Amino acid sequence: MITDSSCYVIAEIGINHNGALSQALEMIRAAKLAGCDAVKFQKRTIDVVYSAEELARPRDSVFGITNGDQKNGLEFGKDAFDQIDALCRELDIEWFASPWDEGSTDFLMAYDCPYLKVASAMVTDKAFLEHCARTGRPLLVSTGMSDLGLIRRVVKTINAVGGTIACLYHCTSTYPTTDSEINLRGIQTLAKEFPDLKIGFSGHEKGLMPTIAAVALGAASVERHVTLDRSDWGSDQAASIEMDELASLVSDIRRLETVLGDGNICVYEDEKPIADKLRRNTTV
Ligand SMILES: C=C(OP(=O)(O)O)C(=O)O
Repeated sequence: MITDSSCYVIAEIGINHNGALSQALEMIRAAKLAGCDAVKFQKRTIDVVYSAEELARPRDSVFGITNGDQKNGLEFGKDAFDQIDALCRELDIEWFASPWDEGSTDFLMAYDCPYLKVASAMVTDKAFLEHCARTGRPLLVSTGMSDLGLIRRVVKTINAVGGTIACLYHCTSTYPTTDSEINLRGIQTLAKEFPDLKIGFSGHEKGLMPTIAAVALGAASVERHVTLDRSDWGSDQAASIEMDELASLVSDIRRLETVLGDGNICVYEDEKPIADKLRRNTTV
């Protein structure tokens, strides 16, 4: 769960399993080994989320010859999510997903997950936001492609129907995000604007440093897309980190949490013999 004491690290598997459950299960095991708090997936009802026209568009993939063949091929159903749920329980790692339509929200509510994630793409859909909020499940809400006015309206919409926002994520929805558009100080802006909410960072940049810096700036949770192999096919692979990088990220975040300390200025016991040795006079 997201707490005040330690950054909640989410490995966003998303659709980087490329439709293969065995790959998804391997990614969960790797995320657990890396020390993540949670793994995350996406859930769509394909013919609700995409128009018939979009689905009919030609697109060659391992699943067939249309865009719809690929979208359907990437989607996991109940059997797959049952196995994901069972493995996460066995490994003791939390899991949840971002629904992209109301039916997918209801589908996910059959599982005892700690959160529903609201993707940046979904925050302008009032009926969807209200549907998610009314489930009573705490929401993790991402804010890519949004200005402060929109974010205020999103928070208000969720609050108005009694929803709970467990974390609001600063985010830029480009893949990969260029450094000049990451704008980590947005985390502080959101913290000032919403003092009662925990603020996180959902990153799509290359490398690890910005995400670690986000924690230094107060992110209570971070989310990164992960992959077994960045050169694999798929739209999210290029903006993802591989599992050894994920392990480094978690380890650096845990070190950072120690390094940040509590802010009290004091003389450490380990410094005292050094002071005795180095200070000629103690007259001040
Ligand atoms: C796209 C998603 O998230 P974000 O907007 O944080 O990238 C998601 O959670 O599915």
